[in-house]
Amino acid sequence: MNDQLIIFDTTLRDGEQSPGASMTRDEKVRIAKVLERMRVDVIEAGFPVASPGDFEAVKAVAEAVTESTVCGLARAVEKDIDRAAEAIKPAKRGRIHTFIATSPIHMQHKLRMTPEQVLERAVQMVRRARQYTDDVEFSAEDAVRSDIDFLCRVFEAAISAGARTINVPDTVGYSIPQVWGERIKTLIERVPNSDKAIWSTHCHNDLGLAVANSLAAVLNGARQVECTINGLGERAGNASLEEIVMAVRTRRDIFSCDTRLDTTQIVPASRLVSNITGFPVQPNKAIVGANAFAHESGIHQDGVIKMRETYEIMRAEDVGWAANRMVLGKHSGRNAFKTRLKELNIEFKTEQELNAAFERFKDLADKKHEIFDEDLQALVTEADLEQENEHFRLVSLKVCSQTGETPFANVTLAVSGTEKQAGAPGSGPVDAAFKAIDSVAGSQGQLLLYSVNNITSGTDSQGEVTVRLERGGRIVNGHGADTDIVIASAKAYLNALNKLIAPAERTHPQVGQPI
Ligand SMILES: CC(=O)SCCNC(=O)CCNC(=O)[C@H](O)C(C)(C)COP(=O)(O)OP(=O)(O)OC[C@H]1O[C@@H](n2cnc3c(N)ncnc32)[C@H](O)[C@@H]1OP(=O)(O)O
Ligand SMILES: CC(C)C(=O)C(=O)O
Ligand SMILES: [Mg+2]
Repeated sequence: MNDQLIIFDTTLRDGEQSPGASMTRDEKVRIAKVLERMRVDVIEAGFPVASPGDFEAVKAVAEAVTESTVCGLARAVEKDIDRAAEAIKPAKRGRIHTFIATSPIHMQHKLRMTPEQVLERAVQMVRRARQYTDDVEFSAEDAVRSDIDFLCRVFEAAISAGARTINVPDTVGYSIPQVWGERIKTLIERVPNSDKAIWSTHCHNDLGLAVANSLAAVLNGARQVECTINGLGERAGNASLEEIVMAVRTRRDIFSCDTRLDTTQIVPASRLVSNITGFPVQPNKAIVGANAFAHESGIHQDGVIKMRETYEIMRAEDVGWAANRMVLGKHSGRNAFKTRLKELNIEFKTEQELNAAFERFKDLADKKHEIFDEDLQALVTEADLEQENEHFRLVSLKVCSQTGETPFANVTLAVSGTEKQAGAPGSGPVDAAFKAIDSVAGSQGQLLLYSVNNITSGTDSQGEVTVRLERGGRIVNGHGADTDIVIASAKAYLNALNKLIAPAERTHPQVGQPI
């Protein structure tokens, strides 16, 4: 039987370190539930000492998830370990992940510690973490630029102190596959008690090699891979979960291990992370990009019609793309709607929520011929957004835009239930709509990002808009979808404004302040 490859997902921690990708507690719980359904082994839910908001988020994930291990990150610092322990306490299976840098440049210039001090601190903090849980992971940050002899000493000491997982990170994405594989092999061979721990790898994508390096590590004995949905993460991102999992599964002839994952959850997870963070998935992204299983050229189409395997090494439905993607329209009934949602693993808590979603589906089907899975996902995200504390709600929007004329928008908003109206000109229809909203809401938020993506192809597609606003150091993302992109933009803007005025539960991981 093949070894198990443990999948450690860090979308909610390292993924969140991606500038602009910070998530609220509830968003983290929603993603964690999908990861759990996917049978991800370990979910790193955050960095509890970073802020009260992140502490609460890790705790909420620990309460909500029962099947996966829930992990909190901690520096090799007592208060970090204690805080992480407190946050993961409700978890059925909880892990503390503590780390300290071992490279000369990090030890000398960042930590201002000698190698002996670093080694001693690592041991002390692994021991401290073990007082709270048997499941302790230790990482040597910047292992890629660390001296191999020193690294061996630190890892041996960490295992003796009780670390069950030893993680070897390429923190700065500097390695290349052959070298990274060799490094893992050398460490496993040279660390005397290496058989007492699971060896793990954590690769960044600065040279676009995070997945290749992770796979090289697996081929050389690593049995845990740290990765994120859509490759989200610090700078150029982390190794992408979907690519690693599908590479190992598709090339069983090469890898002597496999994961426990239900890969059909991959596409729903990818869409959810993209929706929540506002980071679109590029169409040609492996596995989860819109074109990943699309064939345009005649010779390929001919081959696929004759025998799918001529041009497809994986089945689209195995990663969560629907086999038949064009089923619903305005003549579809509640049963078909419900069945398709079930296939997409979208659940409603109450019959009332389902009915509301069905109504929105019918409204959309009136505007758009075919309703694709992506439309359904957006529809459900919209419902979630509506459930969030809505101080401002869009009642109506009228925009006049004509060649040679200045666009003008009239908006009616319900502000805590009371309707208010305003009109404003703008440089374009979206600008006019935002200005009209501003004159009712008086937002004073600064627009950091505005992006529109079509959810599916065709001019009748829904536009999905992400708006990022900043006010007083607080950054929020708003989302909206509609077949009319000006209305989608207004919805996204209002969603961001509602979040700006909500209590500060969102955290900025890099400054550790509630924002
Ligand atoms: C490679 C990675 O991804 S590491 C994780 C990166 N993620 C984050 O940093 C997000 C969360 N971070 C935060 O919220 C904050 O940085 C906090 C709460 C952890 C610390 O905040 P502050 O106390 O204000 O410290 P600040 O961020 O300015 O500097 C980091 C301090 O931690 C020290 N430090 C960094 N890593 C470690 C470590 N692994 N173990 C022990 N100390 C460490 C630094 O040397 C520095 O110490 P100094 O203040 O004595 O010089
Ligand atoms: C905390 C560690 C594992 C990390 O994220 C890195 O080194 O990149
Ligand atoms: Mg990292």
